Amino acid sequence: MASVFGKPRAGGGSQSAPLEVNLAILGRRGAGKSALTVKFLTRRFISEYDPNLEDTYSSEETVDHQPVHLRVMDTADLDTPRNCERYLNWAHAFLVVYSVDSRKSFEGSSSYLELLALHAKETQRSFPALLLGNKLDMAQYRQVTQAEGAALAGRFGCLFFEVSACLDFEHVQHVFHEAVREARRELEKNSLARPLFISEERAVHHQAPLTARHGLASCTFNTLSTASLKEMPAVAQAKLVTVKSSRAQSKRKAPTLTLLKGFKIF
Ligand SMILES: Nc1nc2c(ncn2[C@@H]2O[C@H](COP(=O)(O)OP(=O)(O)OP(=O)(O)O)[C@@H](O)[C@H]2O)c(=O)[nH]1
Repeated sequence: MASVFGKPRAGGGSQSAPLEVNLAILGRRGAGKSALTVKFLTRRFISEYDPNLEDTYSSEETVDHQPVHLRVMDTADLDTPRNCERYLNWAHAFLVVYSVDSRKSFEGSSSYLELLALHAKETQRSFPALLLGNKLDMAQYRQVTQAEGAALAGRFGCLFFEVSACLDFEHVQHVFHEAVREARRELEKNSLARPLFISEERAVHHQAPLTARHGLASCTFNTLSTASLKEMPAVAQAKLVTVKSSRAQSKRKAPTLTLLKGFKIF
């Protein structure tokens, strides 16, 4: 995986291997997923992103004095959850983002939380999710109150924050680190919750256990995926490569390093 953004690895010591955490950012188009991801990784707010691109970034973080190898998948669903298995089977924790100035995006975040709850029920595991009301700087155009956000989060038992990708970095960083803490707690609680890795690129067909039965008709699993997910057999044998979503595969012609419009990534 290309180490795209973020901080370099901390000093070349003989420390123990960092904790590995996969974090998926979910939400309707325009909620600010890319802006928050870029803010976290670069401390910068960049206003224009290609909405069709999706990729996974890695960053070396230190959370509560512990080194963490964090991977962030900035997803690019259309208006509803699609081909969800690419992140459901990959992430240890989820950030579900809506925009405080958009009721539609708030309703979209509710669908994502329902999807996660259903996934947890089906796999009999719990997946930490944080609900984020983004664009707090646009509070004068609010369509969603803070109380509504808190109530939705409460309904699904997740943490809730209001943030802005164009205000202070520390607040955004705090939220991402909270997601790492949640994931770490869950991983520690369940030592069987081993990370997934991509073994090879190969077409696989999935049945659709999460579809209409639960009213999630738009979340179709009966699609062509480019990645075959397997449980990690042992750390030493695992080969990790960049996750490529089916949507990214079909839409993306540009190489990974030109992911963000007008933004050079080294
Ligand atoms: N004012 C303000 N604008 C924001 C903020 N976050 C994102 N935006 C703007 O909202 C628009 C959508 O942001 P994106 O980060 O592309 O949203 P996204 O959720 O990644 O959307 P897709 O890529 O379409 O899935 C862009 O014009 C951003 O500049 C924010 O916190 N405040």
